[in-house]
Amino acid sequence: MQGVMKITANLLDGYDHLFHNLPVGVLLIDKNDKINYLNKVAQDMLDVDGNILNTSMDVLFDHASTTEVKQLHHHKETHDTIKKSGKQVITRYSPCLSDQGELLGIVVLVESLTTFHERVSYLTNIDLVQGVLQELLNSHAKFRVVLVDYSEWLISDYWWDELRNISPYVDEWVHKLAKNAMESRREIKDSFQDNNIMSHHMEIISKPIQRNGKLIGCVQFLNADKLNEGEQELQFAKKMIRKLEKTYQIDDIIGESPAINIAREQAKLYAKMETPILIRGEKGTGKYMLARVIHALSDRCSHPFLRCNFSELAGLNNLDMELEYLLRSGRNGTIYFYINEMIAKDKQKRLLEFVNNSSEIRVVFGSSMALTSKYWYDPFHEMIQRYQITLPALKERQDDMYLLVDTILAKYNRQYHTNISKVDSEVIEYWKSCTWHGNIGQLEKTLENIVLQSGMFINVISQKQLINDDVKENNYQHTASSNMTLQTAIDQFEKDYIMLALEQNDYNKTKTAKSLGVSVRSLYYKVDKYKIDRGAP
Ligand SMILES: Nc1ncnc2c1ncn2[C@@H]1O[C@H](COP(=O)(O)OP(=O)(O)OP(=O)(O)O)[C@@H](O)[C@H]1O
Repeated sequence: MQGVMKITANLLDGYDHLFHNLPVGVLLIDKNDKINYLNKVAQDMLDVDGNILNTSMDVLFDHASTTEVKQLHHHKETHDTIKKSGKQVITRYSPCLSDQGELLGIVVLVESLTTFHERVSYLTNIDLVQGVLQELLNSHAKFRVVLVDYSEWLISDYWWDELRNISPYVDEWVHKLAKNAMESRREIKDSFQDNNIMSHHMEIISKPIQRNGKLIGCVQFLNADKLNEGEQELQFAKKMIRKLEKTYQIDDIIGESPAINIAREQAKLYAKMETPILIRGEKGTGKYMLARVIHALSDRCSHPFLRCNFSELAGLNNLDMELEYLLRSGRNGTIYFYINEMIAKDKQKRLLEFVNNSSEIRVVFGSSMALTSKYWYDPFHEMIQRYQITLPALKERQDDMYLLVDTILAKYNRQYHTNISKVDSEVIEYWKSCTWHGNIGQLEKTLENIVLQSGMFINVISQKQLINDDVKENNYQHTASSNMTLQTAIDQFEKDYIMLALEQNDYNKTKTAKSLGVSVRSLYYKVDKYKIDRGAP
């Protein structure tokens, strides 16, 4: 008491007017909680006069924090309610200690909540934030904000009602989504379909909130629809179709050679990007399969995967309508455009526009053509060339032959209920020396034929089973088989010769026909006859 009196006397001596003009209320409290001094601002704020001196703090506030500050000797900032007016104030209690650490009294600074708020809103954008939050609350958006400790901070009307209407089990799922979004610090979009009732569908978007790199919480938006019966059936059918659709996974890509390992790594990387990419490689090297893997690895995997051959599009008069249709049916998914022949430049222009403006669909191109720039519309050519994956031809990955043969054989054993244990190494070594124009696709076809023809009767595939196989026919240059008729040999030669000419002329049919000295019509006939470059089935 005496100590405080001393401070008061020293402090106030000559400076009384300064204390009275401070923008905050100042009170000095002695060890017995008696008010020893209060400045003018404090008097006005607390609606008291000088007579209050030497009375207890209890007169001013309910539960003032003086006892705690006295015991612990630490500062405390809190808000108190003025007994007389019921108004809230911001209070800061500071212990006043002697040099020996003995408590002399407490200094209390008081500020009205309104002044405090005014100051905060002047220094920050708090008003704007509050306005936006209020707008959000008034809007139809259904959302909630949870803080890092998972406590709910802001929530729109009917959020939980809406969820529980759909299923009683969703609470856990929604909390888990918030947790995942905060832990990964990434936006998570997930949907929930009540399969039993099939009448509701909902989607939750969970976005982590960070400020200056610090995680504050997470906002979750709810999108819920009550579906009508037609939509229900459609949703159900779409789901079933997607399940039935063959999906490839990254492990389905067989091979350990460096080129295939690189292609696999590129696929993983490009799957996370949205830019168009081009997969190159000879026929049957797995371009379509890789495109499916990229789709399966991407965030679009639960949406459709479409395939479209350019040759079909190029012939269309109404390209716009066709593209519109593709966009509608492939929304949010991936489309695989297979470039199997040149297309007119105006159509390339239109396709470029389509790719650039259709963020809802991801485009993957595939081609076994040379794609020499001079025949293409520059910006289109640039776009498709920017991100590329090149798949090696089978002859460039001979070391994978054993692995591929084993895997393909196992697949056909399963499919045709046969029990062939292996392919003789002599056969595999022979196959390694062959030129496989159709690459893995052709290897599959060869093995399938053998399994279908001899599968029930053999345990090991040996030279004997090769008598009529495709590869022998395709590789007449390696083994001129006496079993091949002259006509077959001539046809084979003609087919290979045309394929070579097409490749050398960038698949331009007019130029190829000219170089071969035949009419374009007759070239089309041959191309059709030998099923050259028809694109994928
Ligand atoms: N790395 C691989 N591992 C296992 N199977 C493969 C691999 N690559 C391709 N295949 C198989 O080979 C066959 C041909 O593959 P795909 O159709 O993807 O080739 P493509 O390059 O798109 O052919 P095209 O150019 O004729 O359209 C498919 O049955 C596919 O499953």
